Amino acid sequence: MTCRMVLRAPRPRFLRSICCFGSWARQLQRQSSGSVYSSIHGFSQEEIKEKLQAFPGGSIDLLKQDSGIAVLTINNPPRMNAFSGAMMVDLEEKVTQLENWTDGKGVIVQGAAQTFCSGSDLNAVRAMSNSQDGMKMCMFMQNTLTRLLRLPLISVALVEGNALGGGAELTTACDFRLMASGSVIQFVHKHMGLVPGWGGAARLVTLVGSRNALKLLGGAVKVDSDLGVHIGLADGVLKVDLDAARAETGLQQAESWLSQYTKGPAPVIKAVKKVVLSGRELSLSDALRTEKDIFGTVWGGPANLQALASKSKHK
Ligand SMILES: CCCC(=O)SCCNC(=O)CCNC(=O)[C@H](O)C(C)(C)COP(=O)(O)OP(=O)(O)OC[C@H]1O[C@@H](n2cnc3c(N)ncnc32)[C@H](O)[C@@H]1OP(=O)(O)O
Repeated sequence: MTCRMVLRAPRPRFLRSICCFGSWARQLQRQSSGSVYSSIHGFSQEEIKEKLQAFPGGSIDLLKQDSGIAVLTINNPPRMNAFSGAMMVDLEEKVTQLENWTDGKGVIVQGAAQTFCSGSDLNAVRAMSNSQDGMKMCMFMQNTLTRLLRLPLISVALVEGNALGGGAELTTACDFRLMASGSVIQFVHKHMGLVPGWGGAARLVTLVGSRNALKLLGGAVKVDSDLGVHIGLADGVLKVDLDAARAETGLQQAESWLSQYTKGPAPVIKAVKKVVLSGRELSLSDALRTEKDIFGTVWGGPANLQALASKSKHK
């Protein structure tokens, strides 16, 4: 059966190329493979990057650790970690570095100074309020956040303080969300006369279903950790220990939570993420073929041979 017979509706170039040219495993290795928009959509990544660089401030910091878990920090405390234009460009560069991180297994996305992110820097938003620039910024951020979600790494958003607007959207570009008690995820877009534009609405629907998504967006609902867990937006609540000397930081708790899923060799963990990603994004037939290709990358590999030689039991 040809690829075209399987498809019911036109799909993004990324998925078509997987279907028509084979292994997604290979595709995922290629830089920018997960982007949604390219020149065929009249989009120039370089042109918008130049415009975004005109709005400086803050940084995105990447720490790759020997454990195979990286920490990506949204760092702009004077503006509650709002995204300046330069930070949007920085995020894209850090995602590229993570795509190429051979030994990586997981990534934690956090905000600096105990708060997550208050969305777009409103000063940049005001200066770019013409619709053409707004659309280009939105396409740029959709590309970057889609690539973040498609990384061959297991990703966790560590939400402390507020995740507002684009900050709420960023949390949905991770595989999991852990919320500290007292933290809030809020899609405040309606109050700004907006809807999500960084892909947050589409991802929210897949996470919590269309009815809950409609409530969260239509009511600009403040999602605390209890509500987050109840509707399936949050995967865990971080403990706050009042004895500061004994307390684990949110980051330490998030690292230990994530490490239960990242034990083992990087190629195997990457393969786990890839089979789940293909199951999430592809038609069943394409996902099965992709799973077969990914299986081929670990079958007979060092971890597989070692497990066979040690006659491991799974008691
Ligand atoms: C497609 C993307 C759509 C978007 O993301 S639109 C942006 C959505 N985000 C917002 O509207 C956030 C607006 N900010 C707030 O609600 C509050 O500042 C917030 C985050 C609850 C914190 O409140 P407080 O703890 O009372 O602190 P505060 O208001 O005094 O803020 C401290 C300083 O941070 C600044 N700030 C906060 N969020 C910002 C933003 N998004 N862009 C630019 N600056 C921002 C705020 O202006 C203040 O600065 P300053 O001390 O007055 O110079």
